[in-house]
Amino acid sequence: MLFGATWGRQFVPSLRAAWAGTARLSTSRRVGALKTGLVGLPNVGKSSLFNALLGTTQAEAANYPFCTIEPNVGTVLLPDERLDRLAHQQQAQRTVYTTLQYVDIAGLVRDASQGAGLGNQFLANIRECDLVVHVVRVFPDENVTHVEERIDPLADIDIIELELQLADLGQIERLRAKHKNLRLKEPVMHAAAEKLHHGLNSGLPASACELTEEEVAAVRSLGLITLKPMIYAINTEEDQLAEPTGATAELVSALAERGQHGVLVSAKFESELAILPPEDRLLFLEDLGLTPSQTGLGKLVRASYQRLDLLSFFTAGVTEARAWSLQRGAMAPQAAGVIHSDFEKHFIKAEVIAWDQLLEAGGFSQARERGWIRLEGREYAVQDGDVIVFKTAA
Ligand SMILES: Nc1ncnc2c1ncn2[C@@H]1O[C@H](COP(=O)(O)OP(=O)(O)OP(=O)(O)O)[C@@H](O)[C@H]1O
Ligand SMILES: [Mg+2]
Repeated sequence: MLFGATWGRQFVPSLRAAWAGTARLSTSRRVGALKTGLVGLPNVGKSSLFNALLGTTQAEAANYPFCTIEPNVGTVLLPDERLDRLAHQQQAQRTVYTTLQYVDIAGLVRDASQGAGLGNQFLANIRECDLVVHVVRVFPDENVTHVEERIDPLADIDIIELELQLADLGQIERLRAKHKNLRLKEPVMHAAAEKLHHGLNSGLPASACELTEEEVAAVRSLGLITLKPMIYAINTEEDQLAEPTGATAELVSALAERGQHGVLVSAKFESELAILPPEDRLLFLEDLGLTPSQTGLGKLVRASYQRLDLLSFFTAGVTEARAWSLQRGAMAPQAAGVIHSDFEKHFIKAEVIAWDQLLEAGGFSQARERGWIRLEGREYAVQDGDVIVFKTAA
């Protein structure tokens, strides 16, 4: 045992791991399996990107629009070098990374809300996502059909955003039609629905409809897509990844001017790369003068994490080294609650050390001797990279 029994029950990774994975989320600060939905026009590379992220060929990716009909769902590990190093130091028997779930759906077209293409009913899969990745085609390959028969990423973005807004407007209209006396029964929801109806009808995304926090919570169950955080995945040629030029660079700056964040990916190339053995992958990248961190996938996963305003904290022992996701700004008891809801209720204290300090010290006991392990209480805001041992009452 690392710590004295007088502290009562404490987190033992091996015993708690199985529970923690299924722990129910009871506060908004808790973070379970986060879902990211891929949206975009048909044939822009959504399924290729999905395959690249998963390192599989699970989703059919081919050069014809509406290749995907049934949604593909897969789980991606968030690689974390800090965790690898902690696991090595602790000689942990296993390493458990945090995960993100990705959902790949059929392409949307202009007038999808009126039933064009495959319609927009499959957006239901995106409503339950926490983050939306909008895949935009910049790659010029003329052998790959573009449904609008031209390459114009900003115009494509406008088509998709309008369709997402119309889908949200449909949700609000259904709500208003279903609950005639919403004003009396659910005044906050009613106020939110009125603002959204007006805003979406004037061409604004739900995120620009100036909802209060309370109103956002009241309409959460509707899963409004334009209320979710969004990232653009700019699907380009592989030689544009390190230093974009031409149309790719223009799109990056146009998005930045709109205050939007774009991540460069090369979906076809990265999906081919992802299924190579790791040694070949590195050689392949070297040939192109790229490092693994310059590929789009790593950047996209990190950007997703940032956009969701998450941080990682770690638990590390002989049986398991594990990364956990937590909403930035959350306090130590809430971090304990991510592992198990009982831990939040019975939280006493947390022993905390930054991951790099623990590595520098050479282990927990050496860190303790140097006085580097801090005792933190309920008011401690957990920092990215903290290694924590929770003390909880039995
Ligand atoms: N960066 C790229 N450069 C060149 N070709 C690409 C690139 N990304 C994807 N492609 C090609 O585009 C075609 C369409 O890709 P994919 O099937 O992934 O699109 P999709 O968005 O999932 O389409 P759908 O909506 O029809 O399911 C495939 O032939 C794929 O190899
Ligand atoms: Mg597809």
